[in-house]
Amino acid sequence: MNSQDKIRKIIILGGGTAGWLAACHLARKLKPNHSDGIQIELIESPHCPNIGVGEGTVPLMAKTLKEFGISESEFIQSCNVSFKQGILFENWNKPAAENTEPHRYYHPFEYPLLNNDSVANWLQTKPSDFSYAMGMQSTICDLGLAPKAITDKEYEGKLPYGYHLDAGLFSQFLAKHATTKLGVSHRCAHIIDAELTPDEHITCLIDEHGNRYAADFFVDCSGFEAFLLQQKLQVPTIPLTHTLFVDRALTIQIGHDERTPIVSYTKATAHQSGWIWDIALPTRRGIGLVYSSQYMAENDARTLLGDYINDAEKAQGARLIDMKIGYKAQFWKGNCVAIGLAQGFVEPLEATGLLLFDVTSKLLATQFPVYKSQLTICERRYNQDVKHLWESVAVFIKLHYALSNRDDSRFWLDNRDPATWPPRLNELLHQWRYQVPSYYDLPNGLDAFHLENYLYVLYGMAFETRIEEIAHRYEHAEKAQQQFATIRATAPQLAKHLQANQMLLEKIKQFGLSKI
Ligand SMILES: Cc1cc2nc3c(=O)[nH]c(=O)nc-3n(C[C@H](O)[C@H](O)[C@H](O)COP(=O)(O)OP(=O)(O)OC[C@H]3O[C@@H](n4cnc5c(N)ncnc54)[C@H](O)[C@@H]3O)c2cc1C
Repeated sequence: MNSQDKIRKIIILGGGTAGWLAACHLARKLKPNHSDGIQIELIESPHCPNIGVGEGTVPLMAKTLKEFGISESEFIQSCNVSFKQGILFENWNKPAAENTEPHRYYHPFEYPLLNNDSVANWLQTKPSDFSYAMGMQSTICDLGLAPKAITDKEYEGKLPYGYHLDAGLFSQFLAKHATTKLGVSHRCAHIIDAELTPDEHITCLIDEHGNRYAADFFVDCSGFEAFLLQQKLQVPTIPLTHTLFVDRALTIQIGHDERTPIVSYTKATAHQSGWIWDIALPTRRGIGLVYSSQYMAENDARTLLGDYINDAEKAQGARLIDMKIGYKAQFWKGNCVAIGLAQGFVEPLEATGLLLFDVTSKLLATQFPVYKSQLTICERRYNQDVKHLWESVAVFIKLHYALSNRDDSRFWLDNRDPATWPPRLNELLHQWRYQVPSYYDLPNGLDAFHLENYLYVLYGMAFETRIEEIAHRYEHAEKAQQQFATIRATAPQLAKHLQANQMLLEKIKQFGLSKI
């Protein structure tokens, strides 16, 4: 290959969480500090602030931070972090009967053991709610305990965990790591234009003072405005609002009530036209009322938020975010890839934002072309894989709504209408009415959510899989019952080795965890 054809420099446009995550992934693989490495520069505007939300992550984030060579103690101490062990969903179904407790279920991070036909046996006997029968994490969450002990090493836990964090502090923390440890250079400049070749490859960016920044490859992390991919390269967005109706968020931060413990799960409480997230960080609670502007007026949303936080006046000051729901028709065009909100966005119900941007940055870094002549092949492959990821996320998010038996508003009735479901969801649910879900139903390694995640939502939402007529196909009833009994007995034993989430966080702040 001709050495002129070699890719030598990448510019990342945007210094939000997505920009810095992409910078760390690329720098870890492409080694800008090495004499043969690829130079990486991140440019961010001094005028456009980061979106500043995005407080919930999934366990992949722990793996990523470890791969970046970041100390978990330092991360916890710097980013106002608490542990997250899953999501507690409330009111997504009607209560079982009038005047009974609201419907609730956990989607924990622990993957259940799916041997011994355990799902089929659970369906036949239902010894307790699905997540409690299949694992210990729901019990540990109810008890307010952390997923690990102070004696556990960094990134190792008794149970899997992600984090709740302060989004602003997190991007600053990643920026420091990328620039001081991984060799990424950083520049503040407000970009107003880009020069393109006739075949629509970007050659350089131009800032408001006329300065030009040339590179061989560009990563668009400019947020919802998607300055390069959408505005310059004219790639349209494929909207998802016909399936996922929620498109607004009212966000607010409130202080902790001293008597309320810092829980280690995100609470997602459904309301008549959407849901409310409630995330406890060590020093505050982050709350967001997410709703559909087709079904709810902003004033009514503010009133509802006021009722939730018990402070109508404060709710009037909540920040309104217009969420652009959908993904780009192409994620990679020519020599430009979009990552972060510039790539796409769906409501943050399952913390898919950082998850997708983490996965797609890693995918880009791993498959990054050496030569410009490889760009077309990489473009085709990346677009295919990332499209699959987004489609699979839309299916999984819609599942939460499609299964609901709520009928108290048009929002829920329309969500239950199969005409608003992605065809793949229709197919899966039809199959799972009569057959126990299996790994073969979700065979693609690039699905963002796996069989285990589906099972928690399906059976947390009381989905009925009718296997009476094929009960003879399932064996191991005795072993499965033993498995459920062992889990029931082991959860209290595990609890003895764990301390309150808040107490552990305080200890880590003071002493740190032992290194890997
Ligand atoms: C309401 C809401 C709730 C969310 N909750 C979660 C959650 O719980 N979990 C989760 O994983 N994700 C969540 N997300 C997603 C998460 O916020 C984003 O994934 C994450 O913050 C990444 O944003 P970003 O870096 O793409 O964009 P931004 O933070 O908007 O950053 C854009 C960057 O581009 C720069 N820029 C823009 N234009 C220019 C220009 N012309 N010149 C130079 N620089 C420019 C800006 O200065 C900025 O640095 C949520 C998102 C929203 C909207």
